[in-house]
Amino acid sequence: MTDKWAALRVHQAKVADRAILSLFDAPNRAADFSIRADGMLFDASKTNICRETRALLVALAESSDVAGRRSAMFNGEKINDTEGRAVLHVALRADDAAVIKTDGQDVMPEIRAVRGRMEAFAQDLREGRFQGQGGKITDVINIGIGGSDLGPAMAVLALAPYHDGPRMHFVSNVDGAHISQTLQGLNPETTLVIVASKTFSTIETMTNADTAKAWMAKVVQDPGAQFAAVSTALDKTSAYGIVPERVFGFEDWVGGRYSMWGPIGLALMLAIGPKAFGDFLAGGRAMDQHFLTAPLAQNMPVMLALVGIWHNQLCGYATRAVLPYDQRLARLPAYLQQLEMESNGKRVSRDGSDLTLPSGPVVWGEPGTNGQHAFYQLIHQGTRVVPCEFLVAKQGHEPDLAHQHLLLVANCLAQSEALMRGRSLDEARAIMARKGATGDELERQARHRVFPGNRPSTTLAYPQLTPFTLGQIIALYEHRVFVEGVILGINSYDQWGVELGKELALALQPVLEGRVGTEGKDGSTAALVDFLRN
Ligand SMILES: O=P(O)(O)OC[C@H]1O[C@](O)(CO)[C@@H](O)[C@@H]1O
Repeated sequence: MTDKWAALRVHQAKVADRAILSLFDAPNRAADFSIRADGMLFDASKTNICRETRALLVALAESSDVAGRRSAMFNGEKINDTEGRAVLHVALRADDAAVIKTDGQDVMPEIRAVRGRMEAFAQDLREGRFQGQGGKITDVINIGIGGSDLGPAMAVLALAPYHDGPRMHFVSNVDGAHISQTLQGLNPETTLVIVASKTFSTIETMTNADTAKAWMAKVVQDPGAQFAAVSTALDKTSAYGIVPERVFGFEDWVGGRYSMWGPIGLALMLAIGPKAFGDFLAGGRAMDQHFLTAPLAQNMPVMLALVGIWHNQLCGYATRAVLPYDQRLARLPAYLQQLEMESNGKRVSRDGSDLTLPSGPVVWGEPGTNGQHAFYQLIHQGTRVVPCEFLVAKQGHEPDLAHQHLLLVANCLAQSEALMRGRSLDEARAIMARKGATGDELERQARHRVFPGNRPSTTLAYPQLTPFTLGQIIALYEHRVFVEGVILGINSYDQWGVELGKELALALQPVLEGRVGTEGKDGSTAALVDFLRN
């Protein structure tokens, strides 16, 4: 524990009970605690962070060498040191003139070449020059999981108004229900299957790919001709029978959950076209520039991370709700769950020693206003504090339904206001009195209507959910994870925690098939095998 953490602990204990609302007595607090970047506004003023808190948090970031680690990442150093890899997803969205080296080699020519091939393929498919056995491709199925699914699936939904390509479908779960449900109603003769897997060995993806191939082979003479692959394992894609023209490779310095900017984004490019995909990259690039150049206290990803550290590691709030008031961001919480929890859900620091602080928070959420009618009860009146992160657009994509958008925005602002302001017992009593309640009954009823308030939230407001804006938002969250990881001393770019379950699942397959007994299994697992074995 460094002196910076110690100073923050002392400060936190001192200010723990103060009212967030009282902080607005300071002049211009809303402006002081807001950051603008390329049309977006991040408002952190509804948190229990004052100027002193911010200065202490920024000092923590400085002493953790956020700036130095940031340069190391952008300069292609192998900051993923348990896998001996650079972390260069930023190169996938870098501008055309960029030179970015790792191991002394400029990675940009290859990135540009693969993107050029993706664009040519996307145009051929969208304009009907690339065809299936039955003619123009009408449907595309992206088969992948985790980072090879969540990013493109989230983005295709988010950018539906820009969608002018074939219908898109995403299959991830090894549960046969997912692929069989998806294949129903599709015509194999006009369907393209993208097998998206960085390693090209993930069991869920390869099993679903086999199922899709068998489905297509019933009707299509050369099913391989309607398959494309996205992977780092080019030997495996060719062994699978996918011709090199339709294989889009990338390097191992792109982490799965950071990969949607490159070939893993093929599904998105097919849906919205290369031009709009380019706008998405430009949004990410704009956020990179902001992240690289803005002073730490005015740096959106840095402050988003510091607010998170304040809430999780210092105030002890173990979870964070992500609440997009934007229905098309419905999959953003799921996407962020992988991005944040697979990156910063670690128990040891980079040097292998035990983490002395809690790791990154549990991230969860749903779009507003739906969540309001489900779990907001707990957020407002539960005994645990859940910091909330609201996202909202100034403008929707439905000009004739502007009144609905206004209602959406009103709800979003009302929630953060209610969380901060709360409702006192006296206010609740007055409400009950107006309703005619008296005596003990008034008192009893009033207590149920108290909102403790003083619950923190941040709001990210943007002009409209365009490809550019989505790029900004995703890059913002990526860098937030990076900063949080640096400050906690975590390697955010490996994911060893997913391995044990995968190994045990492999070993359980023959047990469930009855080829191997349950010896050595614990009593619970053995009993469940007995019950579930066919
Ligand atoms: O793209 P692949 O190699 O199929 O991996 C899919 C996902 O599986 C994971 O390795 C975790 O199981 C993720 O990190 C990754 O995004």
